[in-house]
Amino acid sequence: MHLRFAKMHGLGNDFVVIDAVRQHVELTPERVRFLADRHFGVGCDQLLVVEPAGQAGVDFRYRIFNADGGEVEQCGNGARCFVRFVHEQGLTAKREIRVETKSGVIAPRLEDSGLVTVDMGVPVFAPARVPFVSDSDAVVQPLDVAGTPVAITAVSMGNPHAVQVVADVDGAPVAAQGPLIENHARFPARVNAGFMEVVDEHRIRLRVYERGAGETLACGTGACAAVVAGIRRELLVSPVRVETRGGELEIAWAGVGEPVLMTGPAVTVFAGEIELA
Ligand SMILES: N[C@H](CCC[C@H](N)C(=O)O)C(=O)O
Repeated sequence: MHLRFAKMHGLGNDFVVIDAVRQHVELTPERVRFLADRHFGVGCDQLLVVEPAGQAGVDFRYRIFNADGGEVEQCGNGARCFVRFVHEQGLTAKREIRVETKSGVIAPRLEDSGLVTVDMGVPVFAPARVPFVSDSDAVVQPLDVAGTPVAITAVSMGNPHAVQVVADVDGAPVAAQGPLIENHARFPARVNAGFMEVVDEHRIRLRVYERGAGETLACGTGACAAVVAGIRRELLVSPVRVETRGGELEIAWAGVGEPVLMTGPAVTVFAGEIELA
């Protein structure tokens, strides 16, 4: 199968983006893993597929696959690249689009500044909907991580996140704890593990060990999850600048029941073609 794609990134969280509107695309987990492989394939954290809208009132459908081949519900950095891609490819002339994902509709908008703002929808804290196995709905809960009790906030941005506060993000046990939290039995769909350092009430530093991809240079939904967790823990006040290893995001949230707005860059690195077995 011949495939045209774009290589893009949002703050170093990188993507292979595929137009499945004008080309026939048949993806399998094996093909996704090959495309994502940084030695044998193209290389990316996630693969993003642009499909025609499946319902009225939206412009496109957006499918997201982690490097491990699994399809997931949401990708924030990818949403910013998505709107840049459909614009650059002439798939739409709109600067704000409504996009159907596995976890609902999001609305990315190309700003005059060249940045992209995305309405990422309303965060969900109910454990059963994260999903997080718990008989409590407390904002902060102890999670036993290989014998170490870690205080986490479980929250869904469409995809599941477990956010903890650390004193120093550079020294945080991301490599050691990340995989253990990602695959923790209390997260039946696995989970993205966030490590947040609070600089002040309007600024954090964040690292995320992503479900199905490992530590990435930035995680858009992870930034949203960290900020809403910090606001609910009364450590943060909206808006919040999130410093990731790949650069900065601006996150705004008006409170429980309200959508999260994320603003940041989206970059096209190159266009390519590949023949898939
Ligand atoms: N690893 C995530 C998907 C990608 C999210 C991240 N790249 C973002 O920008 O939100 C998950 O399994 O839920």
